[in-house]
Amino acid sequence: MRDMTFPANKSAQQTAPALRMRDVRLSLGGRHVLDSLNLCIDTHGVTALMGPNGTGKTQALRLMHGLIRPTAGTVTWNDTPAEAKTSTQALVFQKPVLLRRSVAANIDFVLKARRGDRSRRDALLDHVGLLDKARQPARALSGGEAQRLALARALALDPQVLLLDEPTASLDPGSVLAIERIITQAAHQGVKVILVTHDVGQARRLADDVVFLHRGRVAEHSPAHQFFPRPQSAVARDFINGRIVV
Ligand SMILES: Nc1ncnc2c1ncn2[C@@H]1O[C@H](COP(=O)(O)OP(=O)(O)OP(=O)(O)O)[C@@H](O)[C@H]1O
Repeated sequence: MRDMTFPANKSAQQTAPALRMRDVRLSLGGRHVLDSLNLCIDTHGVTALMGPNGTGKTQALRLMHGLIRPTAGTVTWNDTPAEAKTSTQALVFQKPVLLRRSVAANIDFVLKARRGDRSRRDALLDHVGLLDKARQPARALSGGEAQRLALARALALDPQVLLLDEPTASLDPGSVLAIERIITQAAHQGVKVILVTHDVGQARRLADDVVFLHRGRVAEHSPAHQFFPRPQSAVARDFINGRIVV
């Protein structure tokens, strides 16, 4: 796996936009999944979005990416509604859907759609350690390899913002570290990363700040260096200490 700079990544070289969620409510199936959610996320670094199962992290990511609209309230990136910003962002799902084509063709598809430089494909695959599998069917990749391909595909979009939903769930420690390295490098290149993770160790390793969601609201938003040693909310404290939070 080779380090890589993103010379074609012009948008990420600009300052990434800041996220504002104001008085957001999201109702699904007659239930308020998110309610009175207010959040400001800075333009730099890695933000970890944490919280117990079912607390609304995935739905919050979908709102941030403009895939869905809030029932009430606003979600904006530098005052532009999230649904108008999707071309400068990439979202990688927990179980990425890959095209029924080769590994290389999955990247080509994105580069072509973006009128990008196809020669970047090999550099991207090398960056995620998949160059030797370029001709293999993408759907035959292991879980960790599929996640790395999904990340390469997302980076091929030259995103200013990378939204990641549990990118290392159920991967072995080596695969986790490989993916964390890709995430760290993207952040160092100026890509804003918002990462949903249940892995406290991972959040400690990667995050600059932590948003802790509980029952559809922000229970706490703190710099990582404060959050882990001195969480302000009882729910975050219990979560970090491995106690069950519902
Ligand atoms: N289409 C839907 N209709 C009704 N409820 C839904 C729908 N989609 C999600 N929900 C509910 O919204 C809540 C939040 O779901 P979400 O997937 O955002 O949680 P999460 O914090 O990401 O959970 P996990 O950590 O388990 O992945 C859950 O209670 C879920 O059951």
